[in-house]
Amino acid sequence: MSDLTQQKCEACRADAPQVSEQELAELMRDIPDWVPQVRDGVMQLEREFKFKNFKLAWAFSNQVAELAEAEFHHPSILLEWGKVTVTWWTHAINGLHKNDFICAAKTDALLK
Ligand SMILES: C[C@H](O)[C@H](O)[C@H]1CNC2=NC(N)=NC(=O)C2=N1
Repeated sequence: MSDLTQQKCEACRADAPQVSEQELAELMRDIPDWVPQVRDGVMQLEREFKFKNFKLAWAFSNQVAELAEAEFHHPSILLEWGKVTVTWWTHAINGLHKNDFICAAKTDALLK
């Protein structure tokens, strides 16, 4: 388990820096199942989680929502039959902050 799961998100400030390319490369090592991608000019972290049915996917979505509230940092959660797509980015800076990596690692930890 990466130490990211032991960390807490900090308050999202508009003047906070986005992660650098070097930080991105280092942090991605802790969340290898996630894909960094740019959508509408905004760098995001995305991962698809597969489940046997809708009910299990729905339950996982609720766990992610609980995590988001606990960290006061919120993802996009797409709930489909047998699949949940979670996307993390920081609205305040239109890009990736350390918070997004902490939350991605904590999202993975929900499956442990
Ligand atoms: C109003 C603003 O959205 C809130 O202060 C918090 C809540 N959750 C958040 N979640 C994410 N992903 N980014 C934010 O900038 C953010 N800001």
